[in-house]
Amino acid sequence: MKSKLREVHVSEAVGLVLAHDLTQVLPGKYKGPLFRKGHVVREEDREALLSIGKEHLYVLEIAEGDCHEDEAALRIAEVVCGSGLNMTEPREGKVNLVADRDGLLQVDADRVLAVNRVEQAVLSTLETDIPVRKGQTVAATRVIPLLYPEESLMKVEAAARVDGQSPVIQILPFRRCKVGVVITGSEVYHGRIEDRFGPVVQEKVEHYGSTIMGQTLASDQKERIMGQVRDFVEQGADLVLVTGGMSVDPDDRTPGAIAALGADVVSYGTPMLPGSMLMVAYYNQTPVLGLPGCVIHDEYTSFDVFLPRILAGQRITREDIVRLGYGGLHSC
Ligand SMILES: Nc1nc2c(c(=O)[nH]1)N[C@H]1C(S)=C(S)[C@@H](COP(=O)(O)OP(=O)(O)OC[C@H]3O[C@@H](n4cnc5c(N)ncnc54)[C@H](O)[C@@H]3O)O[C@H]1N2
Ligand code: MOO
Repeated sequence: MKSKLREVHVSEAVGLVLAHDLTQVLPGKYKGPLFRKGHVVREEDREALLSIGKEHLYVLEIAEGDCHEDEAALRIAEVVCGSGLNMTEPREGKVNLVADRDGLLQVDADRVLAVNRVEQAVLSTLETDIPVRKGQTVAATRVIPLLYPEESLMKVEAAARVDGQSPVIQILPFRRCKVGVVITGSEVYHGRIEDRFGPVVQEKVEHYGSTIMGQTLASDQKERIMGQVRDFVEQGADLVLVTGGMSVDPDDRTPGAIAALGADVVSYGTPMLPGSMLMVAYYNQTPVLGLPGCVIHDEYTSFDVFLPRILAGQRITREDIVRLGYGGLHSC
């Protein structure tokens, strides 16, 4: 049997599926669907249908092997949905995935591509590794036709569900980290200018629910910078930020100091502007970031890319740095 539209009298419609939205207009009060496409007609719906002038209805007879658009959207949502997300009810054939916590969005881009390669399937997402807020819609699913072949849905499910891999979309919660801050620069140390870095990084760190455990001044002395980073790590810091002194002048000691600690330097430099002079390193497994001067000047730098990722527990790799270049020109 093929799926088809059939006209029936309301008295015979119980248990059948509405083929489209049925609109009610109450002047001055309401205009919108009284029953939605896909609604399964119940005995108690009869009076309401007659009250909007519907003695006959179009119902959909769905053949085996076809799937209504609402069900198809739900099945796609179910197969991609991981932790930290809720699914909405289908509306006009679309299901939204909504964050149920603040956190870092994780989307497997390759599997999003694979799902969308299946004919007339739609999986639309935000980009991976960005911070999202509770209540934010991060993805949506639908199919294009009203009736979607079961066979295509199975292809979607096979593309999305890969053994041993986490769900296509999930949200990693932010950890509550203790962050140590080492402020370099002789001009700040000697009180020639007021420190502007401390308040900027504090606001960013607290925005994600972490706290500043302490802040020290190191001037431009390599040994002092090294000692203060080491102290924070010994006191249990989850992250140490070293500000300024990241460029090419003789007084720029930060990269040399972090390297001299014996830290594993993932990268000195990133292909993102602003924030090209950032350093990412790990000292005894604790992330240590060297922050260039632009962090106090520009709203969004490479620091803003990596801070939420580190606070969500990701370890930053050389490949993560390299990937920043494509689409990474924000200002120059
Ligand atoms: N010849 C080159 N010049 C620059 C390069 C380069 O590659 N070659 N890179 C540029 C980029 S990109 C950036 S970003 C900055 C990086 O500067 P630094 O991280 O070395 O910053 P500083 O020299 O320490 O300071 C720059 C500026 O900011 C003021 N500053 C620093 N810390 C504080 C603080 N805690 N509170 C208030 N103000 C602070 C400092 O006094 C300087 O005015 O280099 C470019 N140049
Ligand atoms: O480290 Mo700089 O940010 O590219 O201005």
